[in-house]
Order: sequence, then structure tokens, then C-alpha cells
Amino acid sequence: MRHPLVMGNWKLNGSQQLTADLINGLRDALADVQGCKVVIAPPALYLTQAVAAVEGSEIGVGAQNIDVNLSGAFTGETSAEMLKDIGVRYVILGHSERRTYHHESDELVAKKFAIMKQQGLIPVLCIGETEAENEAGKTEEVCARQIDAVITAQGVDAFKDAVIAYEPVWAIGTGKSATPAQAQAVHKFIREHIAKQNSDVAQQVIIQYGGSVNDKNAAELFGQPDIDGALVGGASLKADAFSVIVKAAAAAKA
Ligand SMILES: O=C(CO)COP(=O)(O)O
Repeated sequence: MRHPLVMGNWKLNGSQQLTADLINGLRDALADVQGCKVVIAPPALYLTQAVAAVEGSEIGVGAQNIDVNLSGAFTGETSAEMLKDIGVRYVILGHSERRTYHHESDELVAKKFAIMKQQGLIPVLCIGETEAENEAGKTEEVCARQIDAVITAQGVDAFKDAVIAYEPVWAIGTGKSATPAQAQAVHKFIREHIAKQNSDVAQQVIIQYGGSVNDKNAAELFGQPDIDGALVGGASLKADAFSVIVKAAAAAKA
């Protein structure tokens, strides 16, 4: 039995005020909700504040990126060890925005994934095809390649207690979500691809959908058997919309 995970990726948005208000709003709205793990991923600068503000609640805190090194002469970076030190447990890895704007390769992302596992942290590996790749019928090929980079380097067991977020690039921030059937087909492919190596790992790995998830379309997405939650961008910046998404996941997977 997989427990759903709904995670909010704030990207480069927020302030001290928003962090305080949003976490207060979520604590109120989600106080009685059970059966769905909730994690918020604010910008690195607000992580310490967020960790303190969620204390005593079930809300977890994640980061949006790490460096491949744990410490040393790497100006401007943040390490997995430091995140662990302040109480962060999850990190989003290989988001398409980092792959595009920071040229992160499958191999680099796999190295970051390995560091997360070594530190006992939970990687949230983002995969997904661009619009052009989708139109060229390459969705499965791209997802398999991005997953195989981790399997080749670390073996399929690396996905034990890890999270995959399928985020078709064409659905991110566009308001054009994949349909539940489209997303389910890719999630099923991802699970079967991992099952070729180890069916137990495939059955327990959390596969989130991401890309224009909102309070209106969440319930139908979570109704699909292989969609185990969501990685939410825009709608995670509003406590009311994000809470509706969390409640939809808890209800769908109860
Ligand atoms: O990139 C995303 C989450 O990581 C999705 O963003 P949106 O929900 O804004 O489309």
C-alpha cells in the first residue's frame, strides 16, 4: 500500500511573510487530514523558517536542489548535509527548469540522487518529456532514459523509499495538465519499467504527477491507480488551493 505524497514546489517565489502565512494556513486547513503526506519546498533562504514553522505538525519540508558536493570550495552552493542539519528531509532533483536553465544532465542528477541516498534523505526525481519529444512519440524513451541514469549508477534498489515525479514539460506552468488517462499511461509505463528490474521496488515507489495540477483537476488525477500524489507549482502558493489538492489525494487513496 502506497501512501500518497503531495509536495509544493514554490520555485523562486515567496518571502518571510508568505512563508509564515502559507504555513499557518496549511496547519489550520490540514489539521484533521490523514492519509496523505504533505511536504513544502520553499526557496533555500526560507527553509530554516519553514522547518521551525511546521514544528508539531505533520507537514514536512523539502529543498529544490543540492550540489553534488557535501562541502568545500563550491561558492554559492547548498549541500545535502547542510539541509539534513537543519531538518530538511526531501529534495527535488532534476526539475526540468534546472535541466533547461542550468544544463543538468541525467548523469549529474543521478549523482545528486546518490548523495541523497547516502545521507538518508528522500530524493524526488523529476522526469518528463518536452512538447517536441511528446509529439515525436518519445515520451516513454525519455522517461526510461532519465530513470535508467539512476539505475545504471546505483542499481534499482536506489528507488526504495524514493519518489519519482512525472512532469511533462509541456504541462508545467501552462494550465494545460495531462489528462488523467494520459498521465496514468505514463505512470504505468514507469512502474513497469522499474518492475523489469525489481517488482517490489516498483510497487512501493511513489510516482507523483506534476504539471498544472490545481484544486479542480486533482481529484480526477488521483483517481488513477498509478498516480500517487502530485508535485504542485503555482497552486502550492495558495493555502486554500493546496489544501484542496491534499484532501483530494487523501480521499482518493483512503
Ligand atoms: O513544475 C511544477 C512542479 O515542480 C509544476 O508547476 P505548475 O503546477 O505551476 O504547473
